Amino acid sequence: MSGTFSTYQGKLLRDAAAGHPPPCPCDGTELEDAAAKVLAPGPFGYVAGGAGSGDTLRANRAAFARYRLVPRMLRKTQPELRTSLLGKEMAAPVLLAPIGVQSIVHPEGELAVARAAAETGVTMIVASPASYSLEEVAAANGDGDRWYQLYQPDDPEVCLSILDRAKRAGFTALVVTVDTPRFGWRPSDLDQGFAPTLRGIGAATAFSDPVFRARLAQPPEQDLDAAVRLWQQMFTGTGRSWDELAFLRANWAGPLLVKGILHADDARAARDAGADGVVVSNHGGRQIDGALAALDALPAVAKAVGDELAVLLDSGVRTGSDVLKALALGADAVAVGRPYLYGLALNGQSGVGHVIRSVLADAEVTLGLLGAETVLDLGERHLHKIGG
Ligand SMILES: Cc1cc2nc3c(=O)[nH]c(=O)nc-3n(C[C@H](O)[C@H](O)[C@H](O)COP(=O)(O)O)c2cc1C
Ligand SMILES: O=C(O)C(=O)c1ccccc1
Repeated sequence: MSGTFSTYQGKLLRDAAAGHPPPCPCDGTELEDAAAKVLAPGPFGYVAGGAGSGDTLRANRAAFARYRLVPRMLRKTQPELRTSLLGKEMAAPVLLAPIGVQSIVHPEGELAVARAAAETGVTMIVASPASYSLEEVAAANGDGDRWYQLYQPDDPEVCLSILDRAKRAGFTALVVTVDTPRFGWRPSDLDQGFAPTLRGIGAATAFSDPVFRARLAQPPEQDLDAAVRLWQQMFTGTGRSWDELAFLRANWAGPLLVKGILHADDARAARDAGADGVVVSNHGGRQIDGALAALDALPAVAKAVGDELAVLLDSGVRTGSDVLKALALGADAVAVGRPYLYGLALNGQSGVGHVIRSVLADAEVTLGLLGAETVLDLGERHLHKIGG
């Protein structure tokens, strides 16, 4: 059994035996503790923290633990992660979830992540509030496949300008996030007074936008506070409705996905608004304390729209087995968030590359051990639900 990604297992073993341990842990669930040792409390709390008491953060992991994988033996497998998503071939059904303000954990931030994504062949979803402009991240990503995540600005001209820039910079899909019209109640940030956005971190794309700049009395370089205020006003706000998606649908020709769906009816609303896919997600437990686990929301969404839309899942994916469990429950692909950011914090581009390769190798090895050939073979028959 030596598929595309599982060769990394052999390399790690040979390297470690020769005295070269991996750049960061191979167990995706250990990365957080390792990152806690290198990050200052403010940035660490910002990344690792959840909303409120952390209930949903824990629920995301607990949901994966409630499903056990059921393997079948002696099936002559050649496991293959390759799949197609939204009409395009993909090396694996695993993407990098959009994470903003990455320079708070490493000076190269999104640039290092973009290089690691290109080098490993996974699709990166670049966040609206990236620390570098979308063009800078695109240049670092080169020939890689990249999607753009949008917090939809309420100024249509600014929105059009950003969509145009994203298209010209080679972003192939648009992911509009609907679960963060404002930040959730995040005790770690509140206790520590940690708010990178107030310092303009994450505003690189807006601040380099000619239409946005034209709205300011003074450029951001001269009056940062006023620029940050306008940026926040424009890109967030709870007064949004499903109607606003029509504008994006009319002005973005490529695939459009809606991120932050936890209810089958919202998945249907996304479909009716012309979306091509949804991301089932509770934003990694950062928005609503007590919201249901993303994995527990997945089956109903997959049942409602799975035949018509691409269904992705994020929130709590840490290991290869987690990837396979989500696929068995009806996801077409998953996105991984914090783990790659911890890799970035621990070891820059090579840390990110290690985290990606580890998840993919683990998923490929485990797929074969389950007795499945491809990710399309996975289904409920591979799952045993504890207590259900
Ligand atoms: C530090 C941090 C910043 C994030 N920023 C964004 C963002 O700008 N846009 C967005 O759609 N999601 C953002 N997310 C949410 C992720 O895309 C994703 O939903 C979540 O991290 C997945 O859960 P996981 O971290 O458990 O894998 C952020 C998450 C973290 C941890
Ligand atoms: O922190 C987040 O989860 C997030 O989505 C975000 C939103 C705006 C700016 C930076 C991060």
